[in-house]
Amino acid sequence: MEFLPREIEAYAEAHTESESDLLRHVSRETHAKIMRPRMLSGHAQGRLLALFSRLIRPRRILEIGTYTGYSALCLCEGLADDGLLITLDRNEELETFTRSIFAKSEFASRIDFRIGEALGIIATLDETFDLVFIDADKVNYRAYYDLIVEKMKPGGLILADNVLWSGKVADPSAHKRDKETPALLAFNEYVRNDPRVKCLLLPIRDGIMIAQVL
Ligand SMILES: C[S@@+](CC[C@H](N)C(=O)[O-])C[C@H]1O[C@@H](n2cnc3c(N)ncnc32)[C@H](O)[C@@H]1O
Repeated sequence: MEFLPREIEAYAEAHTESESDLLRHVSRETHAKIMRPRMLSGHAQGRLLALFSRLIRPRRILEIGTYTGYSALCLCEGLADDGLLITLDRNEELETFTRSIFAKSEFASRIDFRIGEALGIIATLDETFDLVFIDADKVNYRAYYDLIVEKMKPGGLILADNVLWSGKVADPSAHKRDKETPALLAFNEYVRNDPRVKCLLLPIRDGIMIAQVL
C-alpha cells in the first residue's frame, strides 16, 4: 500500500529539505541490495526525525530497529556535542552492510550499534534517554515502551513508528487478520491512557506515536 498518493508525496518532498548524499546512498544501496527496503524510514520521515532531534539536542538516543541505518543517521543530526546514539537490531545479516554505512558518517564515533534481541539489550542499559525511536517488531511495542518509559528524562520523547499499520488499526474487519494489528491497537490505547506522558498520533506515512514523558 502507498501511504500517500504519489503526486502528493512527490510535491511534499520537493518542498522539504533534501537528503544528504550519504542518506541518498543508504536509500539507493538498501533498495538495490537488501530485502524489504520499504522498512527504511525515507526522505520525509527522516527529515521529521532529524527535526525532532535538532529541537531536543539529545545527549542519549536509543533506537530499537536499526535495519540499514537510515533513521539512525537522521536521529544523530541533533546530537549534543557529547551525545551518543545506541541502536539495536537482531539481524546479524545486516551487520556488515550497516556498519559500513555508519563508518562513512561524521557521527561514526557516536553510534553504538549492537546486535541482539532488543528486550534483552534494553534491560541491561544503565542510561537515561532524551529521545527513543521504537521501530522493531510491533508485537513487542508495549514491552519496549514499558522498559523505556522508566529510563526517560522528563520532557524526553518516545517515538513509535507504523502505529497505523497501513490503516488496519482503523478498519475493524482487519483487526484479527494478523498479530501486529491487535498489538498496535493495544499499544496506542495504552499510550493514550498513560498518565506518565502526553501523546500525539501523527498520521504521517504509516503513523508515528509521539509520547512526551512528563
Ligand atoms: C522497520 S526496520 C527498522 C527501520 C529503520 N529504523 C529505518 O527507519 O531505516 C525493523 C528492524 O527491526 C529489527 N527487529 C525486529 N525485531 C527485533 C527484535 N526483537 N530485536 C531487535 N531487532 C529487531 C529487524 O531486524 C529490522 O531490521
